[in-house]
Amino acid sequence: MRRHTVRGRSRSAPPGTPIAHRSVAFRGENRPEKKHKWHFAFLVGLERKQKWAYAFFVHPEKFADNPTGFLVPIAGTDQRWGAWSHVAFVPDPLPSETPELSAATFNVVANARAALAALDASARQLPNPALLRQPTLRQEAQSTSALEGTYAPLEEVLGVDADERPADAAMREVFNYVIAAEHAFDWIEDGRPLTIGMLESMQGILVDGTSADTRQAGRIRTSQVVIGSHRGAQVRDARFIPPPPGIDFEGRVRDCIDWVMQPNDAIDPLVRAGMAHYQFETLHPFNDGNGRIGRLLIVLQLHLSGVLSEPTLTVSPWFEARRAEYYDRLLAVSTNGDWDGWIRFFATGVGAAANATGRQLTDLIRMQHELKARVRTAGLRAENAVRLVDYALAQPIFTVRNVSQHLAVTMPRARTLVSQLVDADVLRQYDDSTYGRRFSAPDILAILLR
Ligand SMILES: Nc1ncnc2c1ncn2[C@@H]1O[C@H](COP(=O)(O)OP(=O)(O)OP(=O)(O)O)[C@@H](O)[C@H]1O
Repeated sequence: MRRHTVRGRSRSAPPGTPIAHRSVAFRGENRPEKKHKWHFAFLVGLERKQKWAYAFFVHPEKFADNPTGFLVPIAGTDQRWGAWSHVAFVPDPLPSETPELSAATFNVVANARAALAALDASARQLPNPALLRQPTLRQEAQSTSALEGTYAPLEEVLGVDADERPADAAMREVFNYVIAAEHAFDWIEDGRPLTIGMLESMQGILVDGTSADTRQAGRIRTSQVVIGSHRGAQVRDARFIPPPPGIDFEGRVRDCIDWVMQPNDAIDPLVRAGMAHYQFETLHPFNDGNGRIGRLLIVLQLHLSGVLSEPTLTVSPWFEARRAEYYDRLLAVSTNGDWDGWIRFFATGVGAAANATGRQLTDLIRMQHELKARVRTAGLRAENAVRLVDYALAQPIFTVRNVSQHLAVTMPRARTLVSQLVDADVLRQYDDSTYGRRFSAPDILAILLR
């Protein structure tokens, strides 16, 4: 989304000077002082605070009765607009109990849990569930990046050779997501906990080689960011201003990750994922990529809590289609403490995503059986012919060289296998790319692209 780092020297008031509300005790370890030395230099007088109440787009009075956080003054100097001053929202640590939710919301949560359980049951039936990880991951990469404003057609994303680094900038950014997510899945499957360091390294991978690959890449941010304002706009045009950087902020990010990792049977795992997503986005730990990492965290959390045994859930298409409401619902938790509206929206989205992913999974499995039947009908007995069908499922567009590498057969053997499957109406030539002639399984591609 259009979110920008406030350029120039930024100063923020210390955590002990909330504008209107209570302060929250700081919990969490401190990081080395040198990173933050310029953040704590400025104390703001009452006069200036009163002026803010009338002058800015983020109206402090909107947050007046909010039970989920408090406002702090921030100020700095922008190269273009000069000195600015404003208020930022600091969310309280997440509660250890379920926020007040309506019966309607609990109902939506229950339906979404049922959809997730059905998806998980289908995934568990697969002899090799990891096979479908790549196509679903690439779909998620494409739509989560589209939400961010980086667009690459899904068909091209599905066609990227995992061993090649895409030359196109948008494609590289989309593919960075695939690498970051794979890294995260491996991390969790190795039984390692989510940590700030792990999230920092994911963010570093995500922005690698993109315009956001600055000195702050792969690190919790040390500058102020604002949400909902275009590049070059004044700070007061922002819709929402996350907390200022510094030790208190880093402690809150750490608390958020600890909260995710702490077992808590008192809150439904889906509700927990929604609460953590709000907190992560509101803290906005990084200069860029918060939305993408936050949406990946949803799937990781559902995987960690055992709701999904395979992290194959594409959540972003649903959120992308409802971007304005997505942002409004997040904002409403900060302005009005509207957990109920956010959790209902979130659970509706995850439930719909689970249904859509489940339908796709069922169709892909059905097609996998059908294509294997075509292979047998064509009299192809070689084990590798069947393995090639599985490969086409995981990587729906590929070259003969890819087949040779992935099935560990010679190039001539790979060529023969591909041509046999073309004759059996399983594969078709896709195009002639710079890397050689590409093939696809059109029936699989059609399911993934619909
Ligand atoms: N009012 C708000 N309060 C908290 N979070 C918000 C608000 N509005 C938007 N967001 C979150 O901020 C994200 C954008 O942050 P950022 O630009 O750092 O992430 P990104 O991954 O680069 O982009 P995107 O999320 O658009 O893909 C949104 O996706 C949404 O999750």
